[in-house]
Amino acid sequence: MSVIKAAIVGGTGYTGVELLRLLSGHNGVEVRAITSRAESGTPVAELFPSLRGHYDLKFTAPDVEELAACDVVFFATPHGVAQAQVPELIARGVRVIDLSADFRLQDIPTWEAWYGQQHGCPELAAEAVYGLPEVNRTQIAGAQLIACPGCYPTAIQLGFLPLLEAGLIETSGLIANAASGASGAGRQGKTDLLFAENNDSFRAYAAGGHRHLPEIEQGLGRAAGTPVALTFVPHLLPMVRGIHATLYAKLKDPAAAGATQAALQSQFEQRYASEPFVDVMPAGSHPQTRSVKGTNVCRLSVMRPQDRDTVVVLSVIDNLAKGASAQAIQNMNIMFGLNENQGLESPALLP
Ligand SMILES: NC(=O)C1=CN([C@@H]2O[C@H](COP(=O)(O)OP(=O)(O)OC[C@H]3O[C@@H](n4cnc5c(N)ncnc54)[C@H](OP(=O)(O)O)[C@@H]3O)[C@@H](O)[C@H]2O)C=CC1
Ligand SMILES: CC(=O)N[C@@H](CCC(=O)OP(=O)(O)O)C(=O)O
Repeated sequence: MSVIKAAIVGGTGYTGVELLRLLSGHNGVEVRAITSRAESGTPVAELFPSLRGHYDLKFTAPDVEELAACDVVFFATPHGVAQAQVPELIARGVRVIDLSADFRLQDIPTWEAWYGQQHGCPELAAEAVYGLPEVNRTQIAGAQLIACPGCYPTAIQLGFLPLLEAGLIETSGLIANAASGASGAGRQGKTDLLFAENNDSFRAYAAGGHRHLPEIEQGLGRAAGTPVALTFVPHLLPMVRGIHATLYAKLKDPAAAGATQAALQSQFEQRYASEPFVDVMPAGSHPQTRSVKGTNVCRLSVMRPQDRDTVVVLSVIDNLAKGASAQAIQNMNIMFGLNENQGLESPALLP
């Protein structure tokens, strides 16, 4: 197949520049346009010296003709932006991968309640495919519009899926304690993300309700075949990248043969045996965020402490990679019939 022509809307943000970094190592794609309203005219390599020698492009203001001339457009923009621009691109046959939350929720009143604005194109939200390849690979292959999952939703859904699909746990009383690096909040200045406010400290936020809750419950409900109830508490970690989710669920039948530690381990290993980017670690492991830094990998570990009735799952991803830009590229590879791993094979940076 010929080289895919790609554009990125929102190229100065963290997920936009992560797309550029990853696509610089993908020989099936040429980035033709990268937009920023604030930096229009600035060479990409001037704003991001790490990309010197990789891109000759300049940022441009978003222009529908320039975007429509591409095969695929990534939206790495705040919510509300894609839904205004995507309908025309879709009508012109362009494939769109949206990293924002605009098309993730099927229930539009729920989206409007959590995002505090009217949805611009509910009809496209109904058509969009939720871009979690471990669940929707076949639909992704035939999709024109992908709603890339959020970062917390990716880590949390991948951790709970094997248990819910196998009917091993109660569907109410699920708990997710998750912590993210500060890049999860984007690149725009915010006082509570200043080094002096955030470093050497740890705190929860949005414990009373975070907008990722309905997205996670939507995905888990589909896996369980029935609505689920989750308590989700996000935390802010004084580091740049990474999400660590600690998940808790009650076993339906602690005495069942499928509920032993060995059976749970085997359940996870079988569920993800053919998944290139989900790594089930040996029993007793404690996955670290740095083991996935810059990669599309989710590392998981499952345990049943003291053989009591609670299952604990540990799940780590890089919020900018499997939680956003690398997963977006995984979706693109599937949509265009490429090797799913293309451009995504480098291991994490250590230390
Ligand atoms: N950071 C993360 O870990 C994750 C983020 N996401 C989602 O991905 C999206 C991007 O996030 P992130 O990269 O962190 O965001 P940033 O705030 O870092 O960057 C946003 C980008 O969008 C551009 N932009 C803002 N408003 C508009 C507009 N109205 N029209 C066109 N471009 C616009 C900005 O450039 P300019 O203003 O110059 O045009 C900038 O390049 C968000 O929806 C976020 O929720 C999803 C998963 C993880
Ligand atoms: C640390 C931090 O602030 N994280 C962000 C997660 C952002 C994100 O994932 O964006 P989406 O809403 O597009 O999924 C937050 O909690 O709002």
